[in-house]
This record gives sequence, structure tokens and C-alpha cells, in this order.
Amino acid sequence: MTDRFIELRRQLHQIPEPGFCEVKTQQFILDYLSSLPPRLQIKTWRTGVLVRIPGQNPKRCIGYRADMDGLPITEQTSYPFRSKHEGYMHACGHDMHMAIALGLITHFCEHPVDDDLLFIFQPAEEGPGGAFPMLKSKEFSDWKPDLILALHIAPEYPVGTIATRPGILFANTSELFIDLCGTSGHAARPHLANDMAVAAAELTLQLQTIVSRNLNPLDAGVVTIGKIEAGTKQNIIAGHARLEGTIRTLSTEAMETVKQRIQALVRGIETGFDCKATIDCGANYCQVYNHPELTQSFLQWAQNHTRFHVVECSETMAGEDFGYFLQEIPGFMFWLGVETPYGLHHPQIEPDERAIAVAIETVSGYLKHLSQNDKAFPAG
Ligand SMILES: CC(=O)N[C@@H](CCC[C@H](N)C(=O)O)C(=O)O
Repeated sequence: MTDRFIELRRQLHQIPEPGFCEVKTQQFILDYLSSLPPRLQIKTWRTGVLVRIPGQNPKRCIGYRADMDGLPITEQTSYPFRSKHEGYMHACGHDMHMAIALGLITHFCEHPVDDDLLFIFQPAEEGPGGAFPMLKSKEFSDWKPDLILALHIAPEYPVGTIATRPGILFANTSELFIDLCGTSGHAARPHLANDMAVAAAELTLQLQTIVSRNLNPLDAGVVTIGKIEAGTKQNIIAGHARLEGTIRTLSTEAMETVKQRIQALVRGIETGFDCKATIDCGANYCQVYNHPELTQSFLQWAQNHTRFHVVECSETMAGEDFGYFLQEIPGFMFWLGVETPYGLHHPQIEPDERAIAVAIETVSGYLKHLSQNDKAFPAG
């Protein structure tokens, strides 16, 4: 049974696509679903897919979400089933997440529960963010679940480990794009140009003072510049530079502080370097805030009813747009151990596929438990 979903994961691994371009991925999911019993109800939303399994005696609907997009990374794994899409890779486990969801759908087709189940294949988690527009869509609203769950692979935990925590699990995020416009010129005549490579270098270092000097150390934050581009040739002074990065904070107040300080530092660069700058904060994700009582009861259930190692973990500064679902629907997200020396977003990451069986066993057991226990649902 599990080999089947490992195989599906390997096939999905070969066709990573960027956010809202998951056309082949969507077709792959639809093709697989068409091999299952016709009692499934299926809808598409942009490149996403919604799958409803009607319950036998439904009082509620329980949702389970898997994300679908790949990353712009050139794969360097040892896999014989490497990405066929040059420059793109499933380096954040979304291929695993989708294979697990397909495994769960297959399981519940064969073993239906009382409540309706909704499986959500959501595009564009890595950006610009598919969760929020999907949540607001008519397709989703008509089938809005009463409770929602999701998981994310965790390279740092061994297979057979499940980890989560009540409250904040993932941070608030904001993308960051800064363009600096000066004047290019001959490399030998700097006094007649206005060098944006130097301005970009200065700004990159200044941005690193925000977390260390402006944020309360007890209110964590991160400012990372992941990409800097400037100039056209080694002997031409760069008239333009672009910095691309991301901001992460645990509180919304800290996010405001960081953004205000970025504004101030960029204005300082404009004055100091006599240039023009623009700041674009791109896509923002709210924090993933796990429903406290529900998460606590899941941890207890998993400890008592699974064979797996259950850990209460700390928060991460990574982001996840699943947080938008949790703003409107009680639920939680948890980590699934896939032990590998390479972290998320690394070109060599090779998650241990045995975790697919761990996830299917755990989530199918928990969804069945939820469906059989009115008290397991949060009040109201
Ligand atoms: C789990 C994970 O790695 N998520 C991404 C989410 C991206 C958020 C957004 N595009 C940004 O860069 O701010 C992450 O990088 O944490």
C-alpha cells in the first residue's frame, strides 16, 4: 500500500512547478483521483484541487491541506527520479505532502468515516501565497470545513517523530524587494557616477542592525537578504541595484517595527548616496497559530494511540500561509520527521520516504478519532 504512495511522490517529484503554475501537478492529481471510486466530489480552484469525501452520517466537515508548488532551485540530489523541470525542484517536501494526501484520500475511500472529509491541494505556498485567495474563493467557502489540519516535513527529526506546539508554530513573514537607482558610468571615473553596488552593500549591512539593535531580544525577528543584483559588467559602475529578502517575526508589532526601520535606513541611503529607492513588501503571511486546546489534545491522542515519538517543539521562524486558514477555522499544523542532513530549500534534500506511511497512519487514525468524538471538536 505505502509503496504506491512512495511511487506517486517520486512521480510528483519530477514535475515541480512554481506557484499558480501547477498545471501538470493538478492534472496528475485529477488523473489519480479518477482511478478512485466515483463517490468523491471534486472541484478545482485555479491550479488547486478540492476533494470531498461524503461521510456516512455527517455532522461536520474535517479539512486536511497539502501544498503543491516547487521552488526555483536546481536539484543536486542522487535520485534517479530527479526533477524534469530544469531549475525547479520540490525542495520543501510538497511532493511528500501531496502523496500523503492522496494516500489519505485512498484510505478514506475504502474506510469512510461519519463526517465529511475535505482534502485541499493548495497552490503557491512558497509565494505569492495561495491560502488566502483560496480561503476567500466561492469554491472553498461552499465547502468550508469546521476544523482543519496540515503537516510539514521536518528534516531535523527522525522518521517516526511527530512534533508540534499549541499557539505560534510558524512566524509572520513579509517578502522584501528594494530597488536602488543611481547613475552608471566608467569604472575609472567614479566621481562622475553614483555607484549602487556600494549603496547595496552598505544597506545590506545596515539592515542587519535592525534585529540586533531595534527589536526587543525577547521578541524574535529575522531580516535576510537572499539575493543582490547590481550592474552589468566588471568595468562599468552599477547604476542600479536590487536587494531581495524576507522578514520574519513572532509578533505583528515586531513586523511593524522592522518595516519602519527598513524605511528609515533606506531613506538614509537615498540621502547618503544621492539616489532614489523603492521598497516593495511583496507577499505577507500571517503566523501559524495552532488552536491551543485542540493541539494539546492531538499531542495527547498521538502519545496514547500511535507507535510514534511525539514531541512538543518550539516555534520556527519559517513561514507558512496555512496560517490564513487557521485565522478562520480551528486547527493546527504539525511537523513530520523525515531525517536528512540537508534542510528545507536545500538542493540536496532527500526526505526519508518511510515518513509517508507514518503520516498516513497518524492522520487517518486522528481523523477517525475526531469523527467519532463530538468532544474532540472545539466548542462554538
Ligand atoms: C516552510 C517554508 O519554507 N516556507 C517558506 C514560506 C515563504 C514565505 C515568503 N515567500 C517569504 O519569503 O517571505 C519560507 O521561506 O519560510
